[in-house]
Amino acid sequence: MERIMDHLAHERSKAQFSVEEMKIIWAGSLHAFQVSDRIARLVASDPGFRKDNRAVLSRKELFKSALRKAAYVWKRINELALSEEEASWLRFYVDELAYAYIHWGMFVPAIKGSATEEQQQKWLPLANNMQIIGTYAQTELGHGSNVRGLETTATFDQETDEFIIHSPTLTSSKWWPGGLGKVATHAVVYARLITDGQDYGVHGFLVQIRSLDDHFPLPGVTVGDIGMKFGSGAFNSIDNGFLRFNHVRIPRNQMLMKVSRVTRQGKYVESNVPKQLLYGAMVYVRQIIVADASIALSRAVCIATRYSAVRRQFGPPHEDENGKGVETQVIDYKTQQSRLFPLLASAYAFRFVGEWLKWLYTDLIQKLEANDFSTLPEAHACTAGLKSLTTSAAADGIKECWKLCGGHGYLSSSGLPELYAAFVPACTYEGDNIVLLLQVSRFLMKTISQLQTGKKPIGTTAYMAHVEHLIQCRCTVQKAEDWLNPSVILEAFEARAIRLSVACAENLTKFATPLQGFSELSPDLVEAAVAHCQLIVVSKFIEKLQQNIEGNGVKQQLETLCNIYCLNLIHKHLGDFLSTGSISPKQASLASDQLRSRYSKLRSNVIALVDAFNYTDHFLGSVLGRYDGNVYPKLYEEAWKDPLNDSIVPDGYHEYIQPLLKQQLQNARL
Ligand SMILES: CC/C=C\C/C=C\C/C=C\C/C=C\CCCCC(=O)SCCNC(=O)CCNC(=O)[C@H](O)C(C)(C)COP(=O)(O)OP(=O)(O)OC[C@H]1O[C@@H](n2cnc3c(N)ncnc32)[C@H](O)[C@@H]1OP(=O)(O)O
Ligand SMILES: Cc1cc2nc3c(=O)[nH]c(=O)nc-3n(C[C@H](O)[C@H](O)[C@H](O)COP(=O)(O)OP(=O)(O)OC[C@H]3O[C@@H](n4cnc5c(N)ncnc54)[C@H](O)[C@@H]3O)c2cc1C
Repeated sequence: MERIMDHLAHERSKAQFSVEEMKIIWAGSLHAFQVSDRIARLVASDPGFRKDNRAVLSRKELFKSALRKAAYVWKRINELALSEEEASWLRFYVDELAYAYIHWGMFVPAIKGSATEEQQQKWLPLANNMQIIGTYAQTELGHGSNVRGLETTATFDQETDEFIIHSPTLTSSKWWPGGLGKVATHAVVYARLITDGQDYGVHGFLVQIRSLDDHFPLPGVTVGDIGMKFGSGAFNSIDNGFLRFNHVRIPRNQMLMKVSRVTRQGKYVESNVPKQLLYGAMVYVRQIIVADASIALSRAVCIATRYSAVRRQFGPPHEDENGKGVETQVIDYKTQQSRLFPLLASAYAFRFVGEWLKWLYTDLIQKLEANDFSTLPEAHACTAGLKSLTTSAAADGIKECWKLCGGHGYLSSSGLPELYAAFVPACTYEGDNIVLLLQVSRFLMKTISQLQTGKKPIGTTAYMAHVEHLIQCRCTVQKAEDWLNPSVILEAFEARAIRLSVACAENLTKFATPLQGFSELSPDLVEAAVAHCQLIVVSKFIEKLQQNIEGNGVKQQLETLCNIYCLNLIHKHLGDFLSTGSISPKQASLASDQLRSRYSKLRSNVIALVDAFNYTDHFLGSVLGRYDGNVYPKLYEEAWKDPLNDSIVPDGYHEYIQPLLKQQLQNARL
């Protein structure tokens, strides 16, 4: 036991940089670090937030435990008079998915984004004080990605000044909204607005669905839970629900009227803001999900890295600090490094691009407030594309981390199966990842077609202004070290991205209609979108390094991580880079040489680099990822806690095992 604890301490002593300074870089600022650190400790030390083994709880126990914790979170927020920032850290570290995620993450933002000032004044205090609990009811049984295809209707009745909300078909039943099944009292419901016999498309409506007295559904409302989901703990603590309306009436002023409104006379009036603002809550959440992807991936990487330093297999006998013969740490296998270190680099890359995206979103909101809608298409493309890129990579990365831990990774007590099960739906919710990439490609094709009209591309597409150069430039790498030059990397990624996009644009012209072309070429368009999004991540990592980064050795570590992130992408997408002529086969081989050398450079720092995430053992929830590396005794201890070990002889022995054994013994004696 002592030996293993000493082992991670030895790993930490090898770090060539200041972990404390890196913690601040990871958190984003000294202030963010201090607040999150304080709240993380507060949660970890409060028995009310203890994490029992969720995998062994029944659905009802799990759900009730999540309700208890959510209520306790609210109590502590009020008792401690936490600020909004502190409260969201508290919810984050409690790490139990519950209705509150949708209430705060979607219901409240939908009201803020789509309701008029007057409506906000009425509804926000109720929501902010949790006098009502809300959900976001957009998806239907028959329609998820295709929001324009939603079937629920909201028909204006001029006589009573009300909307009649109705589910005309089974497929129009709302299906999936979190917190809807058993908890929410209200919902922002997306429905087709019909007035004067005309269908004006999908709009948002605030609908009360349960009584605030006895929690029963209101007349005309049928509501329930959609059933168990993948993974034993994970999302099963949330009541994703179904909801059907039978001519439910709501006052006219419960239509969210910032984008458009219906007058007392039933006239549909558009405002001067683009209708896409109705989708504003999705832009907001997608931006948060990018940050969440870096968190989820970094958790998995932290577990796999610490465990890889503890775990020993094969190898020439080494001597430990006490001169005792030991096997090789699995982290020293080059295959382990080539699977693990790019994930560590991706966690940092996603963190920085998430930080930038938060800035982009804040900037968008400021512009919208000043009636400047010019950056909305780019914000939509960036949030959609980066949500897709980072969640797909993080979900794959978490799965890889569990395999990197061998058999023990498959145990619930490793924390990895639940982390995976809880995160993998991020590839689907808030927009299916492929559908979102197709949105990005549409934006890219539009930008390319506008180049011919002389319109200057801005923001993340600014590189497209150099299309003529990027289409024909040659990569200048001659030796492996040249790959450490950020401008060389950037140009290779820009050339690959633009060449894939331009090829798509040219191919699209060969089809009878753009629609047909988009449909036939969609796999190529998705690849072009991925290349563009990867370029954004690469360029934001490089920009981060150009900032003033303090702390002994911190910048050097980030440079190595950035090199690994970029070179590993080249390695993984070599087909693109070679087929577009962005690099040559010789340069590809030099990139691989450089990548190997970066792994060696990083090796002695990896434990300190995952320590910089500053995750408490409580938050990590993993025996394999414990800070002290005391893995084996704790695995043994956890095994004893399994309900099957409550009794020596299992329940069922007398009914099923004993008779079988007896019968077989008798048969043998005959
Ligand atoms: C709550 C969680 C909080 C925090 C998260 C943190 C941790 C996570 C932990 C737990 C998570 C818990 C719960 C998860 C919650 C999940 C909630 C949901 O899933 S809600 C449902 C989300 N649904 C979708 O995302 C549907 C996806 N589909 C769409 O977005 C759209 O329909 C579409 C595919 C973009 C539309 O395509 P279509 O071609 O039909 O487009 P339209 O005609 O509608 O649009 C025309 C025009 O508008 C542009 N546009 C589309 N969307 C947007 C937008 N959001 N903003 C701005 N502009 C948009 C589009 O590109 C077109 O532009 P044009 O080409 O004409 O210029
Ligand atoms: C855990 C979880 C929580 C959720 N929470 C909520 C919530 O709170 N509120 C809410 O309203 N919704 C919620 N959802 C629903 C979620 O937003 C939808 O599942 C999502 O938008 C995808 O839609 P879909 O399920 O209909 O998939 P589909 O659109 O049916 O996708 C199925 C397949 O078809 C492909 N596909 C679809 N369209 C195209 C296309 N045009 N081109 C190419 N391929 C295409 C997709 O790539 C996918 O492979 C949640 C979902 C999950 C899993």
